[in-house]
Amino acid sequence: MGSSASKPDKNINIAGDQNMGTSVPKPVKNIVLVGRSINGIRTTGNTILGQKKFTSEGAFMHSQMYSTTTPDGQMINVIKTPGMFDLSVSEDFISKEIINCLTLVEEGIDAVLFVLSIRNRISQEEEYALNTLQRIFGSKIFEYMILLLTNGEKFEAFEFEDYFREHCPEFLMKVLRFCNGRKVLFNNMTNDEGVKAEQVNQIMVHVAAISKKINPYTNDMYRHIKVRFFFL
Ligand SMILES: Nc1nc2c(ncn2[C@@H]2O[C@H](COP(=O)(O)OP(=O)(O)OP(=O)(O)O)[C@@H](O)[C@H]2O)c(=O)[nH]1
Repeated sequence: MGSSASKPDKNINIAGDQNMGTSVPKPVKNIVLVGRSINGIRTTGNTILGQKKFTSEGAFMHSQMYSTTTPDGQMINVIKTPGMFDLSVSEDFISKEIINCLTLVEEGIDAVLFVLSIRNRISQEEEYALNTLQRIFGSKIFEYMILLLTNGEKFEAFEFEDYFREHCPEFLMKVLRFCNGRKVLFNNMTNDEGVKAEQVNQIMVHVAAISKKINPYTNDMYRHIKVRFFFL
């Protein structure tokens, strides 16, 4: 993992439950940002963190992880993968990087944010990113995936829904089907703290729903999928 990857000291955050007068441990949520570079992975990571932690230094080579705690006490580890789904990057490199990611968070990945930009044209590379994710992780990965669209300032919330109903490119519809409808519109340029908090909250609502249905995606799962794939 990149030198900037820092493992948090504790994987359980103790959040006070004010009503009960007791402390309730909240398991940390591990979220991975994937996609092609240029779509805003780094900026999205920083918006979630509320700080400019992810920099471009060394970011091309390795995943980086930083942590934050939401106002309601939920600790989140945010892992930014390098722009590893560009056509020029070998699958071998991606596989190694993914194993690195899974090693960073022993308790497993709770959600994968597939980052696309509403402004950039969908290209062959976006298709490649999706196919590569599926090939490497197996289709199981879609059960953890949330579609996150940057450049969200382009739409009001109601226009966003209209966009999906009426003008959405087929590729986005496909991704959305894979994600079981989970999507978040993200404006990384806003200075409104309320909007920022609400955007992160929307992600966390999806993450909570995923965690209710399935256990985190772990290194063991990955190995099983690889072994099965090898013997097919
Ligand atoms: N207007 C607008 N610009 C955005 C938004 N999100 C990201 N950007 C811009 O898009 C550009 C690419 O974003 P990055 O986060 O640097 O992209 P990346 O995918 O991490 O790619 P690399 O930096 O090459 O690793 C930057 O100039 C960002 O400021 C957004 O929501 N709205």
